[in-house]
Amino acid sequence: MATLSDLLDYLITDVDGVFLFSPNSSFYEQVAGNDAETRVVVVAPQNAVEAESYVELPLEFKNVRDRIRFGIEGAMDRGLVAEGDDLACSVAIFDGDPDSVVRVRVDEAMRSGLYDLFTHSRAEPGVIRDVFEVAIELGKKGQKGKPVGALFVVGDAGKVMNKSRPLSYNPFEKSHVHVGDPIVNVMLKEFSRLDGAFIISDSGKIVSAYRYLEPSAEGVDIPKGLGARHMAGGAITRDTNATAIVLSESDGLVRAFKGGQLILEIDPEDY
Ligand SMILES: Nc1ncnc2c1ncn2[C@@H]1O[C@H](COP(=O)(O)OP(=O)(O)OP(=O)(O)O)[C@@H](O)[C@H]1O
Ligand SMILES: [Mn+2]
Repeated sequence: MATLSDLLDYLITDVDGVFLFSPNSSFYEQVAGNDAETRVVVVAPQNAVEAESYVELPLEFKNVRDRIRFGIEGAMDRGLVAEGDDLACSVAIFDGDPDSVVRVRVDEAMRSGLYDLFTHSRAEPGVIRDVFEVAIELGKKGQKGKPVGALFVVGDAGKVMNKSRPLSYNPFEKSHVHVGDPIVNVMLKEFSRLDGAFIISDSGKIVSAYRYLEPSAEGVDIPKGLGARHMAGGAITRDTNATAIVLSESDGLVRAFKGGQLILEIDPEDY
């Protein structure tokens, strides 16, 4: 077994930090207690182990690359790790206890904007997460079993309203409803059968449904094969400081755009 041990040794030799993804407390205490030299960072939906260095996961990214990337970008943002650091990340690729160690070198070039998407958007972090949850749920269930598409433009609503026009009466005109409220989620699902975009303010107020976006599509680089909904969603985030969260009717994926770029792509079936 010498070669297997060598391989495992290689993964953890001389690392500058250990990242534990959703550890239980006994595991966390063993690792953090054993070696005071190496920085231990916990990445999880909640800081249940009361770790000193902690990055909050807004979603349990099923894609392990996204999960690790989010944790590292968050740690870079708080100055917990620096360019060139070697990290050992303990993660569960299958559900349950940690089953893998991934060695990663921190590199500015690996910044994908994934952490910024949730934490440094114009809209409040909870609002972005709530809209993701609506889009994921809508993607999983569809409307009466049929796939639906939807476009949510979140943050910088005044500017977004100026770059769009109504397709129909606005059912949210006189209401003061916010995303995350269970009643609102039912309404959003119902109205998603119709055309256009939902516009949501920084604080999560639903400003309008049925908006036709008219951004200038110039200089937007979105993947080939995506149509008008994704193009409009991507482009509005270049023209404004909004974030767009798009559920595709045709491939069922949820995508997020910011600064005119595709930042995240997830399959609702995984959640
Ligand atoms: N500029 C726009 N603003 C708001 N909504 C739009 C805009 N363009 C298209 N849509 C909406 O997107 C719907 C689907 O259009 P299209 O099929 O071209 O987009 P798509 O990107 O391929 O999305 P999907 O993957 O869901 O099919 C349209 O019926 C319309 O409701
Ligand atoms: Mn289409």
